Amino acid sequence: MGILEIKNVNKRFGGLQALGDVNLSVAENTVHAIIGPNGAGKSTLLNVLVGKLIPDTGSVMFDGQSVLGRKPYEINQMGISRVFQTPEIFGDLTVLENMMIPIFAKRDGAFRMRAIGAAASEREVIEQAELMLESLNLADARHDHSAAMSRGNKRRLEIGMCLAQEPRLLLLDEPTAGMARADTNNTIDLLKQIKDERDITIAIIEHDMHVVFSLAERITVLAQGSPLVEDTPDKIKGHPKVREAYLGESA
Ligand SMILES: Nc1ncnc2c1ncn2[C@@H]1O[C@H](COP(=O)(O)OP(=O)(O)OP(=O)(O)O)[C@@H](O)[C@H]1O
Repeated sequence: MGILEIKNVNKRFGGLQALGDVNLSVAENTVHAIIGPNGAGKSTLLNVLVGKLIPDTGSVMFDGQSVLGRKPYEINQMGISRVFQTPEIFGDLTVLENMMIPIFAKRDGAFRMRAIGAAASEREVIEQAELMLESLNLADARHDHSAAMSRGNKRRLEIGMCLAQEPRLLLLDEPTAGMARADTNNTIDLLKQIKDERDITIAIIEHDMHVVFSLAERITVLAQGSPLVEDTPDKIKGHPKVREAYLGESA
């Protein structure tokens, strides 16, 4: 039984079947990649997992509890945290202030933008945020405006902001999209470090096969809304059905 169990999930948009009978089990403390050509249904599936979309049929269980019908913040409180394709940080705030937001939210059970102004007195929160920035190698940038950071560092900060919520399942939506190779490799190293340092399950949607094969222990290939194959990276690499789905090669 995986920490995440997706059973018979279907989702239609009008006449289009975006997800068709998706069955997927993600084992605890593994990195599971979901890959597939454009339009395969990857983002739709992720949106179902975080409560942004409700499937027409099927079930999604996280650690034995249904996520369906819950609001995104409730799913977040269950221990699922998502990193978006475009970094979701507050450009007007410093790196440290950004990092304090999820720590406040975790402590107070609410997102309180105004709390930032009173943050000087919140020694404990600042200390936690600084520790997190150190582990992310962002300590030197803590007083910089986050808008000025490189794309790689923005992503690093955003991943850290998710981790501050202490999720058990981290969902990554193309975490290296638009990055230069050096930033991509730094992000791979960061995710490996995170995986080594904590009990966490990672589900990643990614187009860059270098990232997928560097990180994933299991890979599910989605094509036209349904899982085509699920296997280890070695088996997936030369799989004729996968080549066919991506390249239109005949099997
Ligand atoms: N809100 C929506 N309304 C109508 N159709 C949608 C909606 N969201 C997605 N679709 C369609 O559902 C299908 C699956 O889209 P989805 O974005 O999940 O694919 P994807 O695998 O994430 O693709 P990509 O790799 O390009 O991001 C596509 O045909 C898309 O056009």
